[in-house]
Amino acid sequence: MSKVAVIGAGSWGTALSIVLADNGCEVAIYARRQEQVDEINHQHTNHRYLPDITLPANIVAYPSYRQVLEGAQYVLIALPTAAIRTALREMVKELDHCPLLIHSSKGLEPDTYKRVSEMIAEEVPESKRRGIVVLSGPSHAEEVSRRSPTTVVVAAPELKQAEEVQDLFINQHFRVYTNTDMLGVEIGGALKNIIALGAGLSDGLGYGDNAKAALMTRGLTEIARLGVQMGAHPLTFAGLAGVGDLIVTCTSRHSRNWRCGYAIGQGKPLNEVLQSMGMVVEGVRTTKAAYQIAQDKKVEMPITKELYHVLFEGKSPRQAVDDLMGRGRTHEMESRFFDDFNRYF
Ligand SMILES: NC(=O)c1ccc[n+]([C@@H]2O[C@H](COP(=O)([O-])OP(=O)(O)OC[C@H]3O[C@@H](n4cnc5c(N)ncnc54)[C@H](O)[C@@H]3O)[C@@H](O)[C@H]2O)c1
Ligand SMILES: O=P(O)(O)OC[C@H](O)CO
Repeated sequence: MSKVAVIGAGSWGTALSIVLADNGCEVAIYARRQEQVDEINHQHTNHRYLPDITLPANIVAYPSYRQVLEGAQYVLIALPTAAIRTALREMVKELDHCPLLIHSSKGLEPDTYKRVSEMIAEEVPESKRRGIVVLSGPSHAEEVSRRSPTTVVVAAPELKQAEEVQDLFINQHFRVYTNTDMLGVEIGGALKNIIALGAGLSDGLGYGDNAKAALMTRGLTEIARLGVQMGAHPLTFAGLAGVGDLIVTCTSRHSRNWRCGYAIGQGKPLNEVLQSMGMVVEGVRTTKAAYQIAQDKKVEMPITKELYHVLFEGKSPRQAVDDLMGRGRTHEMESRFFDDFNRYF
């Protein structure tokens, strides 16, 4: 029986713990607050994050990294991206062996704009990690915890390690695919949150399905444009971590990013919205990061740019939509994309 240490007792860490527990793993989950540890261990619930869900008894919570990590063959990181580097620094002090590290967070580090796997590679010495794998795709914790059919993708530069994680998670309700394009999977997962904010904002303004379909389609184009420029495989964005996650996040009532965008579209100030959510909304910081990366790399990302102006410079959302609609004429198919496709095929 494998032991998995799960770092992060929020919605996603808990939902993935249920998948692992269903698969017979011993799951040790790290929670910072003693009352949450007690709730998980004695009531078998995590009410704040997954109301009405009963947790399997083989999920045990601990308030210390040492206890969680002891003997774990796998460490699953399910934290808000902004908390990961600090958490890794604490965790690594207590790590005395060499597990496979899996992360499932969808964002870029504030200020450095690094991917999560890059942070892990910097903070966890090679002697303390067997490899790094990302798990991503269209998957809301609320549905995974109810064992509703879900598909995800796990990616690692070494296919064998992705397959090992596929074996760990796959079951009748949770179908896992593999990919070796870790960069593309991380970029797709992080940047779809920007477009989901935009889709929520459009709905909040009262625009219709045409507007949302436009945002999703052209949003995917700009995600792929940046991703390919950074070195991703173009077809990754046609997969679960690309269009798949974009669909679920832009259309689901569960999405925190969509809900945040919706409230802003309805005229609520960003700070007020974030405070009232009580859960992480990765797309806000990721908008800033992607905007800066696009500027540095001279990649055109019009939706991201307008959203950046709305979120951080007080631009009116309606004006942002008008400016997007009034852009110069362009061809749908970019010759640059054809060049990139030719490089791969
Ligand atoms: N919720 C989902 O449906 C879902 C699905 C796929 C991916 N994700 C991604 O998973 C990541 C985590 O999201 P979530 O939904 O679980 O967030 P959440 O807000 O539900 O929970 C975050 C948890 O992290 C804990 N935490 C914060 N800082 C910490 C620190 N320094 N050390 C230890 N614990 C800390 C919080 O106490 C909380 O328990 C995000 O990147 C998100 O995009 C979420
Ligand atoms: O609720 P969101 O918007 O953070 O999205 C959660 C997942 O990333 C959906 O796949």
